[in-house]
Amino acid sequence: MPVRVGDTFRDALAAVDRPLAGMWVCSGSPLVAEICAGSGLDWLLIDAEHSPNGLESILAQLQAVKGYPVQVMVRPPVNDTVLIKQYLDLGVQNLLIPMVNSAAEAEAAVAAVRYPPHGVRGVGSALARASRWNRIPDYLARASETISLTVQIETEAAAAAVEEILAVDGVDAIFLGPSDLAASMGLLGQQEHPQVRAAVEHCLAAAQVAGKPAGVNAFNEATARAYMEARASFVLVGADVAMLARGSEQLAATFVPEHEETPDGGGPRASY
Ligand SMILES: O=C(O)C(=O)C[C@H](O)[C@@H](O)CO
Repeated sequence: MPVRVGDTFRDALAAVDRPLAGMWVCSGSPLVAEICAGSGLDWLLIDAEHSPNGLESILAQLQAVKGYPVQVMVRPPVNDTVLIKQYLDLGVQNLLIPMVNSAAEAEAAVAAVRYPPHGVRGVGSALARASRWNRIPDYLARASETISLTVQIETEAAAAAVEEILAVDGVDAIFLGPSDLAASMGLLGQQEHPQVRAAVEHCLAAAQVAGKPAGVNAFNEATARAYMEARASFVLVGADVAMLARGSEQLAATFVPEHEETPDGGGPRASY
């Protein structure tokens, strides 16, 4: 069963004893986000790091998916205190912070999601959707209960520091990014390389020892299942834009006689 709406991603992970399967929403379209929200997948990741999303389009997508039985996480483009404040005030409850390479960077992300004295989040609840404009009783005191924080491990440096990052209080989970991890290892585009897989599995094992959930990106079904067997608690198994790209190419291949498999003359496309 898909997880219930209303809880944080942290609560959903604790409530379900199987890996959560999710997909990227990168189109920037509320309509597409709503279609994906009703798919039966457990969770969506709305991306603003590599996708055309700003505050307004993220807000529209949050509104479009509200009411569907799906967890929604959002990835800002950078680990930035001001941007994180804006995302939280929009009503983003589950954050994925990219490129967290050290315990100090993880601590900065934790501080950004907490009000003083535990952090540095600016106070704007009267103006913010997060508190439903102060219609949520005790929002300021209870905000932390409504927010989950996942940090992304996607460089060799981060993988080397994974135990310290996992030990940071307030980091609820880690998420492995094989694309950037491969790049940082000198293996650009080789997410399936044995060294990359081994680094991912090392981090999954570290998370298990730390007692915190770990997730990973894997569009290849066999890889996704292997990571699930290696105790990944949440996996992103596809993306709206990739599905549309490959699906429309398939239509062209089926119905357009002169269709070329690689119109740009390049080699086979990377799957993710
Ligand atoms: O490094 C990674 O892997 C990610 O962070 C995911 C990427 O943003 C992208 O390659 C998704 O396919």
